[in-house]
Amino acid sequence: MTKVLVAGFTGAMGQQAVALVNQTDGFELTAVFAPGVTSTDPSAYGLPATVTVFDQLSSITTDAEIWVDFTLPEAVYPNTRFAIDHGISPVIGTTGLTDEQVADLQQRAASQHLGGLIAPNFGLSAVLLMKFAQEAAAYFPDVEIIEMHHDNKKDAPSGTALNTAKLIDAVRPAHQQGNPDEHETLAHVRGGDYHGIKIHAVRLPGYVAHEQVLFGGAGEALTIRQDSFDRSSFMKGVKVALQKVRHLNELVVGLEKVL
Ligand SMILES: NC(=O)C1=CN([C@@H]2O[C@H](COP(=O)(O)OP(=O)(O)OC[C@H]3O[C@@H](n4cnc5c(N)ncnc54)[C@H](OP(=O)(O)O)[C@@H]3O)[C@@H](O)[C@H]2O)C=CC1
Ligand SMILES: O=C(O)C1=N[C@H](C(=O)O)C[C@H](O)C1
Repeated sequence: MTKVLVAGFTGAMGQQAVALVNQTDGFELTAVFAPGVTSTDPSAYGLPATVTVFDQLSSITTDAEIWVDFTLPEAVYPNTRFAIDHGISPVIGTTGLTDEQVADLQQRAASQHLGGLIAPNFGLSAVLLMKFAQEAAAYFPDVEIIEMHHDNKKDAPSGTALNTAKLIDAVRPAHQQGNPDEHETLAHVRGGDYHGIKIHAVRLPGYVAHEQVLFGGAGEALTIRQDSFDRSSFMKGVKVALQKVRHLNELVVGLEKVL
């Protein structure tokens, strides 16, 4: 049995991750972590007595071999660092790690000879969207991204949209996009800017997680879209990550690295 700790277990994704671990042969939930819990009695959350509930990072002592993280952008770096420093393989779904933080965590994992995975999106449709968008950007360098999420989402832009922009930026030819004399008569109306790629974030009730990448060319346009209608869409990817992460020997970014 591979023992798993779920950080952020009371959240929308954490609850799904707990259910997944409980349903997956060969894996056992050994601990959970969320700072806002009012009780550390596992039965209060419908968990068996064998599961230890933690409400502080510094108090965690565990035999977990895998750390699944669906928490908050401000918590994910200290959490992942804690996991790596304790020899626990991280499976990180939380968004918001900076490039510098990822590099630092990769170095720490390497010095521990530990594998791990950071996935901006565990949904297959989103992974494919990012791949196709990068392919298209070589031919259509004029591009904007629209991401649409539920209105409880705390971070913007989404990790997926930012990662899409980075992938596009890595391949698209350098050029001037849009009118150089453009000016906003309503602040921020043109969206966020990642190296000249505009990102627009929509937050509405009823939505879960959706992204469109719009390419424009002379007399034509290409739109690539993915929709996660339900958080179950992420669980197939998390399951693959659980099954593969202990076989990795470095901290990798992107679900496609283990598919
Ligand atoms: N990679 C992917 O495929 C996906 C990634 N995500 C990402 O996962 C993250 C969580 O999303 P979601 O579940 O919707 O968020 P929620 O707000 O529903 O849950 C957040 C969880 O994090 C916990 N938490 C808050 N602060 C800390 C902390 N300092 N240390 C540890 N845990 C903490 C909360 O506990 P408490 O209530 O006690 O504060 C809660 O359990 C986001 O970054 C989101 O973007 C979401 C969907 C898919
Ligand atoms: O907060 C969410 O819900 C999601 N977060 C991830 C992101 O920021 O990209 C993945 C997915 O979009 C759902």
